[in-house]
Order: sequence, then structure tokens, then C-alpha cells
Amino acid sequence: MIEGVSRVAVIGAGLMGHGIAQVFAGGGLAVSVYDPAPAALAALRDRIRGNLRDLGEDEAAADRVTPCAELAEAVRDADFVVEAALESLPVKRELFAAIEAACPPGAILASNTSVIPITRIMEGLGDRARALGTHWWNPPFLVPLVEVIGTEWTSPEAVARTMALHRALGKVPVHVKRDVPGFVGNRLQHALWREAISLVENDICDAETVDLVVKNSFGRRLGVLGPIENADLVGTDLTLAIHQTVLGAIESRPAPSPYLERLVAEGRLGMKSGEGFRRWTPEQQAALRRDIVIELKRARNNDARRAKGTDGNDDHGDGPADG
Ligand SMILES: NC(=O)c1ccc[n+]([C@@H]2O[C@H](COP(=O)([O-])OP(=O)(O)OC[C@H]3O[C@@H](n4cnc5c(N)ncnc54)[C@H](O)[C@@H]3O)[C@@H](O)[C@H]2O)c1
Repeated sequence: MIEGVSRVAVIGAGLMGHGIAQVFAGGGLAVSVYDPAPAALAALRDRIRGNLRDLGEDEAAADRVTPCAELAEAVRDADFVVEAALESLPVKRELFAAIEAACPPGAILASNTSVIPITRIMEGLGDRARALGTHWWNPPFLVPLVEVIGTEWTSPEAVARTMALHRALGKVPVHVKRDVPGFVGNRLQHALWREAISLVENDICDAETVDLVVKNSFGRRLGVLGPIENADLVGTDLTLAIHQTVLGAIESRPAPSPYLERLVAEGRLGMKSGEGFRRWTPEQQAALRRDIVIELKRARNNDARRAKGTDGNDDHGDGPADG
């Protein structure tokens, strides 16, 4: 049992659901997973076993995961329910009504929606104090962050228990105090993407250059140096001076870029159509996907070494981060 939770229900056994189930099972909890697609349920344990094997972790965790063909069966004894089904408001509202009707009164109810306001998903519930968002990042077993989003009705106790539960599982939970579109992570990410697209749209540089700049400059530091830390590191006075010059010049359009809309209209949908902003051969796509996993595993191993105090890093250089 962790923080009063011994049984978890995960709703949806897709990309996110199976990975979230894996994290809870890895923490020793019993996990029931509901999905209406028989193929998703049939593949569930093998998918988790494959991930665990690849990570060099104990595959026995997969045995703590039980596929369920009925929603009510999955949530009946659950202390914590997390929904990772389709990104559709009607589907999520209907699911939570059914979950509330079948789960124990004390269970916490969470949605892993990417962008739908938690308020809209949960507003029809009888007990909205126990409902919140937990926004995981893909893949859930390699990316540490879980944003815990409260609505105006969510009780502080439900937030505190959810934070403690995810922390005990080795995740990095953060409390998002207001239910705003994009929560925190996607607001930051898409502020950067808006400017990235604008630079290409306005022919200030080409698409390859945008990615080269990010990956070979501040992107290198982002894993250890957040933007607010960086502003304090260089000084708020320098940050202010930079903003006085730059902010008026960067993109502030409150809508998607027409350049992006044109790509979509022309069927240039990115890797799935072979071309988006850039052209992608199948080999280039595979190489990029492989590099992402290698990098995420390296970061995870570094975190583990740091936590144990065995990272062997005796380099205390004071290199500036003022770029
Ligand atoms: N993919 C990501 O990177 C990511 C990241 C964070 C959040 N999310 C969110 O997580 C949720 C799941 O995304 P995903 O990428 O795992 O999608 P997915 O398509 O891989 O999986 C969705 C699963 O939901 C199942 N499903 C369909 N109808 C259902 C129902 N009524 N009840 C229960 N299950 C149902 C499907 O059979 C499928 O297995 C979405 O809300 C998505 O926006 C996705």
C-alpha cells in the first residue's frame, strides 16, 4: 500500500494507459485495466513485459496487472482511478459518470487528458472534490513529470494524496493550481513551438536550423537548468534588458500559424505522410525515435545515479549560462 492506495484502475490500455499501469504495478500496486478493445487487453501484459525487459527491470510487475473487459469490474475495489482513453470530451464525461457509479466512495478520480479542461470533464460528477487531472508524459515509465491539476472543487486532501502517491512511485509530481488550457508543460512547450514555426514562416531560417539551434544551445542545458533558474543565474536585470529588446519582436499571434494550416491542408502531416516542415525517410524516422529512447534512458540512469549520490561528477566548473 502506498499513501492509502493498494488498488489502482487504469481506463484505456493504449500508448499511455499501458505505460501508466506499468508504473503503478512497478510500485507494487495491484492494477486493473479496462479497455473496450479486446486486442488492447490481450496485448497488455506482453507489452508491459517487453518494456520491463528493455529497461532491465523485474518482469514480475506485469503479473500485478489484470486486464478487465468490464469497466465496473476494473474500478470496483479501486482506491485510485486514472483515465487514459480517447481524447474526447463526451467519451471522458460518460466514462467518469460510469466510474463514479461503480467505484468506492473514497476513490480519487483522475483524467490523463492532454488538453481538455479537467473542469469540463468532471463538472457532472456527484462528488467533484475527489476529481482532478494527472497529466503524464510519453513514455510514462521514462519521463518523470506528472502534472496534478485541481479544479475549483478539488479538495486539498485529494491533491495532497495524489502528489504523495506519485512521488512514492518515483515520479516528479507538480501541482497546477488552476485548470488552465495546456496546464504548465504544454503552455511552455507550445510557446516555443509558436516561435519556432514563426521563424520558418518568416524565412528567418529554415526548419533544420531551428532544430539545430535548440539542440545545440539551450536545449543542452534544459535537463538541469529551467528557465526561471536560468533567469536568476544571469540576473533579473539582464533578463529585463533582453526582454525590453526582444519581446516586441517575437511571435505573439493568438491563433495557429497560417503556415501550419497550409501544411495540414496540403497533406504534409509530418512523419506519418513522409513530410511536414521537413522530409522524413523511414530510416530517418526510425533513427530519431531510437535516439529519443536512448536519451530518455540516459537521463533516467543519471537521475538514479544522482539520487544514490554515485554520479562520480567532480566537475564543479562555473561555466556561465547567459546565452
Ligand atoms: N500520447 C501522448 O503522448 C499523451 C500524453 C499525455 C496525455 N495523453 C492523453 O492520454 C489519453 C490516451 O492517449 P493514448 O496516446 O494512450 O491513446 P491511444 O489511442 O494509444 O489509446 C487509447 C485507448 O483508449 C481505448 N478506448 C477507446 N474508447 C474507450 C472507452 N470508452 N473506455 C476506455 N478505453 C477506451 C482505446 O481502445 C485505446 O486502447 C488521451 O486523452 C491523450 O490525449 C496522451
